[in-house]
Amino acid sequence: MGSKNKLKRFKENESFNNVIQPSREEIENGTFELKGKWASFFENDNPIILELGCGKGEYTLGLAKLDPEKNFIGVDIKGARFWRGAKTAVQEELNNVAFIRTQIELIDQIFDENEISEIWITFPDPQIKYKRTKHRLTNQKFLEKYKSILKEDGVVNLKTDSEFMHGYTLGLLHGLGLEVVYANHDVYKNEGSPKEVLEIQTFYEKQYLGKGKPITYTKFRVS
Ligand SMILES: C[S@@+](CC[C@H](N)C(=O)[O-])C[C@H]1O[C@@H](n2cnc3c(N)ncnc32)[C@H](O)[C@@H]1O
Repeated sequence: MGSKNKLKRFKENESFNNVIQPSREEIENGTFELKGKWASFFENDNPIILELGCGKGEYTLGLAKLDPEKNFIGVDIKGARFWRGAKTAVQEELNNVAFIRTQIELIDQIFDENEISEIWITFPDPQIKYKRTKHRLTNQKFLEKYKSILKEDGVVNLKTDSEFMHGYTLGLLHGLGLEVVYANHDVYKNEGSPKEVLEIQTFYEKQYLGKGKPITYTKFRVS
């Protein structure tokens, strides 16, 4: 995408009331106003579900349509990508959708303890090289961050084409004694995945399916 197009999207994001772009300063000084107060943003007490690394926001939108009684927030550092989801949510008047531009590493500064009911991680970069382990979204440090914002009975959903990421996550959960609620290493071949797994496909998922790659899904707890 050209830089002119990106700038146009950044500008439009600023005009959307479903897009929140906290400054690094606000986060570092602990002055980000919505932490602990997301219910006031949505004007209801409905459960809040996050999609981490949401890209264009297909899961955020798809889940929000399936479940209007819950609120959904897509998190990504790339505003020009989630612009797509934010614009569609505005056009379709989906009031249970928001997008936040931030690094996933900072989510414990953005959401309070027990504020989140569920997390979706959709087609994350598996960060296979050893040196990249710290960026892998299911490493132990990230799992601890998720635990710090999730409700006691909260779950994490991981959907990925990466057999490496699927196996790594299952191995880590086993080692940490954390519960795997459900796991499927080829969701379109082996029956049993819920409809939100089978019916919503992201931009990256469509590319991987086009190459004939199996899609995996894991649902687990972090406490
Ligand atoms: C491979 S893409 C997948 C996008 C989308 N979920 C999909 O399936 O089409 C990974 C996304 O995660 C975002 N991302 C990766 N690491 C991140 C981080 N630490 N903080 C915020 N966003 C991150 C990237 O900007 C990118 O949009």
